[in-house]
Amino acid sequence: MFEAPVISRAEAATNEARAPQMPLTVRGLCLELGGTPVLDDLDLDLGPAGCTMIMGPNGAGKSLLLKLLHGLMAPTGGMIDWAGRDTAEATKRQALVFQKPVLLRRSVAANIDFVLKARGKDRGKRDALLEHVGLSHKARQPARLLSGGEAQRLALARALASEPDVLFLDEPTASLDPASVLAIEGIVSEAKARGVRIIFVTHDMGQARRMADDVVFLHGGRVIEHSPANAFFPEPQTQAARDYLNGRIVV
Ligand SMILES: Nc1ncnc2c1ncn2[C@@H]1O[C@H](COP(=O)(O)OP(=O)(O)OP(=O)(O)O)[C@@H](O)[C@H]1O
Repeated sequence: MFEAPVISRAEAATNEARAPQMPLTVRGLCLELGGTPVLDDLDLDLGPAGCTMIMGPNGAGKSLLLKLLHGLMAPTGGMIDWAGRDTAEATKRQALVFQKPVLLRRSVAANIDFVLKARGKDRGKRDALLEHVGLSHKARQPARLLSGGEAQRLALARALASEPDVLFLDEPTASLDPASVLAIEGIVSEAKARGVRIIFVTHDMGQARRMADDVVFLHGGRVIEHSPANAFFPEPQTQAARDYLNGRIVV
């Protein structure tokens, strides 16, 4: 099984000290699709560092919220502020990994080269990135022949190639086996230790408990609860969050 390389605490601390800070302020965010409100007057404040888990039942609006925060869709109302930058400016410093990896029909190495070139990054970083995600031995293979777990590791390497300040993850391990899940979590944790801000959507309770510093609980297109992870899991403050955590259907 591939395990992400561990970096020393000293290295993590140094990197963290260098990391750009991207706190997020959202006010009155609204999104209507086909005349139906799917995000409704949503307020959110996220600190500059750590891993925020966005949780909530199917259809709560989690994926749409990520797309708005990353600038893939425009809200119908409200304001998104990334440390004084609007979404159009902030998106250049962000990357998003979807549940289904989005890869080019080229070799594994060419997938990384494409991002490094497009983002004006050092092309010499490709080999280190592939090694980091355990894909050096597959560099010349067509990306389409990778397994699900390998493809997702390549998608993460592509995201990290752009040296994002903020990494969005939308259920990146939903269809992976337990070893692949842990491999992805290791890569994400290492990025966090280097100061990358992680905003992560998952339904996997174990993953949320392992990874989250804080939890945003969405329901019906609104933030119902936002708490530190060590408070949210043992003592959710709302009935909706309690029902969700207990596996009861939330209507
Ligand atoms: N393009 C669209 N047009 C109309 N409605 C949409 C569109 N995309 C999403 N929706 C609706 O918006 C709501 C929120 O969708 P979203 O994908 O954000 O949910 P989610 O919380 O990520 O759910 P899941 O956990 O099932 O992935 C859902 O009711 C969905 O049907």
